Amino acid sequence: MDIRFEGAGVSYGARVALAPVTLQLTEKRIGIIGLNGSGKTTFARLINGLTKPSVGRVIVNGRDTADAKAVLTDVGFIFQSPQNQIILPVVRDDIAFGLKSRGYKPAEIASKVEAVLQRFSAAHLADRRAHELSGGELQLAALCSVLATGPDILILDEPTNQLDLKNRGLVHGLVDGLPESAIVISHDLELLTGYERVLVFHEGNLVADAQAGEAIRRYREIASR
Ligand SMILES: Nc1ncnc2c1ncn2[C@@H]1O[C@H](COP(=O)(O)OP(=O)(O)OP(=O)(O)O)[C@@H](O)[C@H]1O
Repeated sequence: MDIRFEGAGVSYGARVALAPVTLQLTEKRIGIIGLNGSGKTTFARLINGLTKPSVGRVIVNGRDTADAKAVLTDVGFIFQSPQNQIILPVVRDDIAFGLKSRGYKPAEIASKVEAVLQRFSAAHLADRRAHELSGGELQLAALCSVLATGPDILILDEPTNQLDLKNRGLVHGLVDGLPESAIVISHDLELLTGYERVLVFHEGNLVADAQAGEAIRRYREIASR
């Protein structure tokens, strides 16, 4: 993974959602923390071109996110609410949908769907209706749908939000075990323990870029002000 922010920032009218950031991300696991509204999601959306920079550039694996189509295939994004991410009623069909829209042939789709279900021990969810699933099951289904398409980089926006302790543990284990590079936005600080790089945002500014321990200390300091 090679992500470069070159003075990239985002404004909406007079509101600065993210002040210009210059950095390079190459680590396997990157955490992102900060108070509500501090710019975390804006930063993450710049990486797969869902949000365009108002100034500067973002280059992902050598490609400018201004050409979002190129980047979208490299970067999978799991949104805060997986119920909004799963489009088709049945889990198996939803996993197949992303593959169809990328032009895979039916036989390839079938084998990729089976492979991802096996990979995450999620075969029992394949024929379930998404709206009947628990929060943890939905998170697992969303992960299958996104990873079936083979992105190199995965962005997870608050993956343990709304989960009970058991499902939280399940998702912690899943995220830790991913061979893909992952950028994880989380208020669940335990999830980020041990990350070699954690970015802290505050009021639209990147205010710390450090190992998990140091970054979490800075975040606690900000939160207690
Ligand atoms: N499309 C938009 N139009 C106007 N303002 C926006 C838009 N998207 C984000 N913002 C503003 O930019 C700021 C940063 O938002 P962002 O979603 O990046 O925060 P966040 O740190 O992810 O917050 P949370 O933890 O609450 O999800 C907020 O003040 C938000 O209101």
